[in-house]
Amino acid sequence: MSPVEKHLPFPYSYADWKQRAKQAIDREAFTYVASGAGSEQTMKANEEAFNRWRLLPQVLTDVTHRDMSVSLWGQAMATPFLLAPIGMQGIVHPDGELASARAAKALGVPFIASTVSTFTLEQIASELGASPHWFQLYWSNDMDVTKSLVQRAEAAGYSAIVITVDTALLGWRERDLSTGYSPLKLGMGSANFFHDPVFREKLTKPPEVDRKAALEHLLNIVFHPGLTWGDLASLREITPLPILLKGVLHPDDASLALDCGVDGLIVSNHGGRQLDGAVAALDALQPVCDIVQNRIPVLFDSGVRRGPDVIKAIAMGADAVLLGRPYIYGLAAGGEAGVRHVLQHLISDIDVSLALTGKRTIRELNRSVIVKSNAHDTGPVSQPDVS
Ligand SMILES: Cc1cc2nc3c(=O)[nH]c(=O)nc-3n(C[C@H](O)[C@H](O)[C@H](O)COP(=O)(O)O)c2cc1C
Ligand SMILES: CCCCCCC(=O)C(=O)O
Repeated sequence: MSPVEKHLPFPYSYADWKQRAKQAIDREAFTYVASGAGSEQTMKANEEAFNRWRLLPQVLTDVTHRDMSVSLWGQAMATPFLLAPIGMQGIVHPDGELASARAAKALGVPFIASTVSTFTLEQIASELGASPHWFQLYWSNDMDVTKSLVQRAEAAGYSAIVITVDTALLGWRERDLSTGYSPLKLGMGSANFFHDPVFREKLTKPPEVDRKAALEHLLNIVFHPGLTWGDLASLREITPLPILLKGVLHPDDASLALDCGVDGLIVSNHGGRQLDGAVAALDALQPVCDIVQNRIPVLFDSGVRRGPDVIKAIAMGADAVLLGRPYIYGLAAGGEAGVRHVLQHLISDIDVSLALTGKRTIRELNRSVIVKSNAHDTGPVSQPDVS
C-alpha cells in the first residue's frame, strides 16, 4: 500500500475493501482468502444468487423506531448477523482474531471463533468478555482431542458449538495449489492444538521442540472424513451447549439434523471454497427452511455483502446470517479499526434497508418482501474484479 493510500478514509463498498486488502497484504495470503474451489463457479454463484431476488418494499408504515435485534433459543443478539468462523486470521493481520473480536465486542456483534485460529480460544474469549461468542469445531478424528476442545470452549464461556460438516476433506483450491501456499502447514492455525493438553500428550516431543512433527500430527488428525450422523450423539453427551451444523445444503440433511436433535443449522457452502459446482447457498435456503418449519434456528452464509443481502436471506426464512470475507478484508486493510468500519457500515445498511422495506423489526420480514427477478434483469454482480 502506498503512503497516500494508507491515509485514505475507509471505503464503503465491498469491492473497494477487497481492493484495499489486496494492496495491504501478501499476494498469497490475499489469494487464500479471495479464492474458491475449482473454477470458482460456486463462489461466484453465491453473490449472483442475491441478484436474482429483489425486495418488494411497502410504504407509509411508520418506521421511525426500528430494532434489528434477533433472538436465538431465547438469547437476544443485538444484530441479525454474526462474524463467521474464519481460521488463521494472522495471515492478513498480526492481531488476527484478537482484533476482529475487539471490533465485534465494540459493536455487540456475536463472534464465532474457528478451531484453526491463530490465537487460542481462551485468548479470543478473554477479548470478548461478556460479548456473545460461539466456538466452531473441526471435529478431529481423535475423539479425545475433540472432547478436549469442546470442554475448553465451554470453560472459556462460548455459548454454542458450531460443527462444520462440509469439510470431510479440504476443497480443491486451484489458486492455492498453484502458489503452493498453505497457512495450516505454516502453523497459522495451530494455536488451539499446540496449547491443548490432550493433543500434547499424544506427541513424542512437544511442539516447542519438534514443531514439524507436531504440525504433521495436527494435519493428520484435524479432518474426520469418517464422520456420520450417528456420531452426533457422542458430542451431545459431552456438552449441554446448543449444537449447530454448518454447511448443510440438502433438505434431506435438514430432516436428518432434526431427527438427530441438533439445535440449529447454518445453510452454507463455505463461501464456495469446498465443493465447486455446488448450489449457490441462497438457492438452498428456502428448501431447508421449508423442512425445518421454525423448529430450530436456521442461519445462513456465503455471499452476504450488504444490508439488502441480509434482509433477503432473513425474508427467505433465515433467523440470522454470518458475515465472512467482508470483515476479513476490513481486518487486512485496517486491523481492528478496519473491521469496526465494515461492521458499522453493515449495521447502518441493514437499518436503512429494513426501514426502506417498510419494516421496523427483523421479525416482520417474510417472503412477501422478496420476488424473483427476471433472468435478463440481473446485471453485473461485483465490480471491479480485483481477484
Ligand atoms: C479465509 C477463510 C477461512 C475460513 N475458515 C473457516 C474455518 O476455520 N471454519 C469454518 O467453518 N469456516 C471457515 N470459512 C468459511 C466461513 O465461515 C464462511 O462460511 C464463508 O466465508 C462464507 O462465504 P463468504 O465469505 O463468501 O460470504 C473460512 C472462509 C475463509 C474465506
Ligand atoms: C480442516 C482444516 C483446514 C481448515 C481451513 C480453514 C478453512 O475452513 C478455509 O476455508 O480455509
